[in-house]
Amino acid sequence: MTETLIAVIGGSGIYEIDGLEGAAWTTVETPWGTPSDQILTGRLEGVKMAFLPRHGRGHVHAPSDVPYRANIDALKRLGATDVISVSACGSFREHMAPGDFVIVDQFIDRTFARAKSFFSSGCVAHVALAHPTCPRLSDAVEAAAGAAGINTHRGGTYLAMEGPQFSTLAESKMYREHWGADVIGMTNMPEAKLAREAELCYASVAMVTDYDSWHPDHGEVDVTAVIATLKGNSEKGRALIKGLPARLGAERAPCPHGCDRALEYAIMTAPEKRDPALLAKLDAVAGRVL
Ligand SMILES: CSC[C@H]1O[C@H](OP(=O)(O)O)[C@H](O)[C@@H]1O
Ligand SMILES: Nc1ncnc2[nH]cnc12
Repeated sequence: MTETLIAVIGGSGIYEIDGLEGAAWTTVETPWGTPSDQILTGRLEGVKMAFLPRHGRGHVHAPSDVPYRANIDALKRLGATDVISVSACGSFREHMAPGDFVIVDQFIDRTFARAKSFFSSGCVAHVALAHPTCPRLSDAVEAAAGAAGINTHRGGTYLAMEGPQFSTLAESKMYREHWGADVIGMTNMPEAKLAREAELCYASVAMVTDYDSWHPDHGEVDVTAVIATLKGNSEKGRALIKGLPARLGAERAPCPHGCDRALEYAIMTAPEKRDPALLAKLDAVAGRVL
């Protein structure tokens, strides 16, 4: 058994969480640079927790510039076992309405201006990503959301766009009608890929703030409307987070879906050909197998 540490990455409009016992903002440096902000650590019902605001307090990092690798490395370095991403998103489905939460289970990665892997020449690795989120962690999130009375949809495909501009009408219709995406945002990729490489269980809660631009009865998306909906949702998000420790417990068995062993057979580069400088940077992420 391993001690559980539940890490929450808060998205737009969520820059801190309350109620942690022994709460302290902690500075964590990583070989991949400085994370988005300090990390709030503490305990909820005796279970270790960490909270990282993805855009930093005061929303200083644009989606393309979020230090995704530093964030995931820092959480791993702190001992995180589980990462719950909380994000704002637009909806492509009438029944996924503003105010609803979608527990995402698939992604389409349309981002192109971000570093997407901890691995590269000198230590090449290919992890499986067919199922990019952890069903066990998503079960806990679904149960906590249900207990908090949140209108929740289990499963959905999140299209990650580069941004920072919102989509054109043609893009919005293409993603919805031809690509089968359910929601859209700018941050869950490469975050989910990096969490898998770091052998962390990852679940994503996308809070619907708007209908993007496809819906004939709704105007095009703008940030004021997004923030207004998010403010209404923040209580619900907090209630969901408070329900997680009881459902995940202070100790965890190995992940039945193998998230915590994702690197077991992933590294291709022969031991004698590996780059020592890159291996040093991979100490937290891949130390278990190196
Ligand atoms: C404020 S609207 C656009 C912005 O909000 C979302 O951020 P996050 O995923 O961190 O909640 C979206 O991805 C964009 O970055
Ligand atoms: N419509 C939208 N597109 C991209 N990111 C979003 N975040 C919130 N709403 C969004």
